[in-house]
Amino acid sequence: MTRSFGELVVLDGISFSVAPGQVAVVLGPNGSGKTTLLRCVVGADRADGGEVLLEGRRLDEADPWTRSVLAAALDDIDFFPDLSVVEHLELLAVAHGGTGEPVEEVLAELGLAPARDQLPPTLSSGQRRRLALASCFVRPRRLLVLDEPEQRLDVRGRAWLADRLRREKAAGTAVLMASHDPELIDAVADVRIGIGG
Ligand SMILES: Nc1ncnc2c1ncn2[C@@H]1O[C@H](COP(=O)(O)OP(=O)(O)OP(=O)(O)O)[C@@H](O)[C@H]1O
Repeated sequence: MTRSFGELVVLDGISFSVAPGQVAVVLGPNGSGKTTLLRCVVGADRADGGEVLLEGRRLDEADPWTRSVLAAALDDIDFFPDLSVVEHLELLAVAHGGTGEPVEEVLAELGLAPARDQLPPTLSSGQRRRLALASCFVRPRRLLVLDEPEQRLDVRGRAWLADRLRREKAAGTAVLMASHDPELIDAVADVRIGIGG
């Protein structure tokens, strides 16, 4: 995969694969292209060259099949300002035929139950991060893409995250994530993809 912004070559022919039940971690210093890579994988940005295949089939955001196999949390600014926490999760769950995990269970696991009726702009930054992660779990997924999921999680939240990623692996989900957290990486990484630097 390649991606340049004008003269700046950010991704220069990077290629890798992730097997079901594996966690692949993209590693690199600030500005090395981790987010760009993840954005190209999920179709939020368009690579200049290359393709992303899941089980031999090309991922394409416009394809309903892609939406039924791919769940991603890249940032947490992409919420409807006038839908509450629980309404966000219910909307996603319904849109995916209820084939993800039950909304109430995800709310409880992510510690969002007390904030269920709040609108996104009123959430703390950690709660917004948790909502972005929760949005993945109410969806069906065979590939989970996360950009620095440890960001803004407290100590208990980080311990939970490592455990949750182990469960994703056990369920056979392939996980592709960027992280700057050595403890989390040591706990879950099967494949390390180094870029930049
Ligand atoms: N839309 C854009 N237009 C121009 N340059 C961009 C754009 N998006 C990213 N870049 C540049 O591409 C490079 C890689 O950015 P990216 O966000 O992918 O890095 P990163 O590895 O995720 O960094 P961090 O660890 O800080 O999150 C940076 O130099 C950034 O300034």
